Amino acid sequence: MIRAIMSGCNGKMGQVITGICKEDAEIEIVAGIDLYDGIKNDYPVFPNISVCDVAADVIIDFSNAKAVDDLLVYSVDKQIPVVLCTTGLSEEQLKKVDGASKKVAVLKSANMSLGINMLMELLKQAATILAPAGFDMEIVEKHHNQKLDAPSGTALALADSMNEALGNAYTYTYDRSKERKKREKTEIGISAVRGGSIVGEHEVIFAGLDEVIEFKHTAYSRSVFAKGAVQAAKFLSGKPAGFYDMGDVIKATIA
Ligand SMILES: NC(=O)C1=CN([C@@H]2O[C@H](COP(=O)(O)OP(=O)(O)OC[C@H]3O[C@@H](n4cnc5c(N)ncnc54)[C@H](O)[C@@H]3O)[C@@H](O)[C@H]2O)C=CC1
Ligand SMILES: O=C(O)C1=N[C@H](C(=O)O)C[C@H](O)C1
Repeated sequence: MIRAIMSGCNGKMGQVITGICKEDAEIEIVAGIDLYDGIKNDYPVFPNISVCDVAADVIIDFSNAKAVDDLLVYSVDKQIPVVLCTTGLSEEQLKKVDGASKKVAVLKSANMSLGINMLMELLKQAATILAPAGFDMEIVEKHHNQKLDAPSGTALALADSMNEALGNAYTYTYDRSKERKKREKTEIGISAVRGGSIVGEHEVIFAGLDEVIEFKHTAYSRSVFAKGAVQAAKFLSGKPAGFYDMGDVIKATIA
């Protein structure tokens, strides 16, 4: 049985994962971390990971960027692999993630769904063919009105996968309202929409002369992310130090 610490246990994702783990004989949540203590769980909940004294094999994190620094320190100190799903990390934090991955297993992914991770692979191929042919690339993401960060971590990861395939020659444009000028060829536009209870939509548009190709992923429930995170936790438990992503989990699953 894999023992997991659920960071952000009383949030939307934390509670979906709590439900999934209850039905799974291979993994058990042994402790939760959350500032909010208004939910009764079957495991003890600590306000900060630094005061958690429960032994575990893996940490799953869906919390807040503010919680991530302590989480990384704890993960390295206790040598517990961490599945990092919180988005909106700063550049400085991304460096800390990189540093931690030299000492413990860290799996970071802005989107745990199979669909988005497959889409990233398709986009590399599409960008390699379409961008040199003059197609402009734009991403539109839509999320619920409780989301703190914009653009979504997934939108940035989708842009990164296209940009990497194109030798990182592109810059990202988030706001066109400040300048009166035409779009550059070497930019990827990223727009964020927030409203209601939208779980998560990502549209990638390749707009060329007289033709447009659109790729779209819609998450209809949070269980697509939660199932991926549980799968990732099982994969990461016992792994040596290193930086892993959902691509590694998917490869191991289909191998
Ligand atoms: N990688 C992925 O597939 C996905 C990532 N996310 C990301 O996961 C994060 C959480 O998402 P939700 O569950 O929707 O948010 P939420 O707001 O419903 O839950 C976050 C929980 O973390 C707790 N929290 C906030 N600050 C904390 C701190 N400093 N220490 C401990 N606990 C703290 C809150 O009290 C709350 O219960 C967000 O960054 C979101 O973008 C969400 C869905 C999928
Ligand atoms: O906050 C959310 O809800 C989500 N966040 C992730 C992101 O920022 O990409 C993933 C998913 O789209 C839901």
